[in-house]
Amino acid sequence: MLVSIVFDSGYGHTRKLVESAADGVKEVAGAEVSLVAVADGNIPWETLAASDAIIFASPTYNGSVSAKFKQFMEDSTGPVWMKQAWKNKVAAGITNSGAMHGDKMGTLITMTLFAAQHGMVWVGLDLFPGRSSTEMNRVGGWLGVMAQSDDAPPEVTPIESDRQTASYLGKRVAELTRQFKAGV
Ligand SMILES: Cc1cc2nc3c(=O)[nH]c(=O)nc-3n(C[C@H](O)[C@H](O)[C@H](O)COP(=O)(O)O)c2cc1C
Repeated sequence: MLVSIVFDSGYGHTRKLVESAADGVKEVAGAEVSLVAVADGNIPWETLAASDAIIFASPTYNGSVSAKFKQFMEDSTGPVWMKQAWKNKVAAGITNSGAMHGDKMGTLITMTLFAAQHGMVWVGLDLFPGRSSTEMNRVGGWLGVMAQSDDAPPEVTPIESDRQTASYLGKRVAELTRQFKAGV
């Protein structure tokens, strides 16, 4: 089973969440992970077509995905959308922003609509809101991972509980994808 994580991260904070999500995927027996940085330019469309699940991750810029992530979305039209090459693949989303709220919902809704247009099956976050900054899902979202970074470097922020939330989602995606593929 292959889970790809397609991401952008202008300053490295969202990348930390991507690394945590990848660790979560790898906790599931038989699950492999492929990281695709949209800023690298050459999108490996064949790898994505061969993936069983794709997790989308972008910082929240101006209340939505970053411009580079949006470019990836638009670029998928020819090689993917026209053929519905991602139909019935599992999808999920991760975002991170400077403010605690920061209009992150706009980013996750953009990703969810994108996944729906590709015929994908969206997996949200089945975690009650954390009641302190040390608990997972401290931002309290259900549609996907919502994390918050301040101006500190990526080694410091997003904080551990946000990284654990991303790891949790990665594991959940791999587990559910395995069940989905097995028809259970
Ligand atoms: C162009 C731009 C737009 C931003 N817009 C928002 C925003 O709408 N809401 C918010 O809370 N933070 C916003 N931020 C802050 C980033 O979301 C925050 O710094 C985040 O940690 C960046 O993640 P990255 O290092 O993965 O790029 C913005 C930052 C930039 C550069």
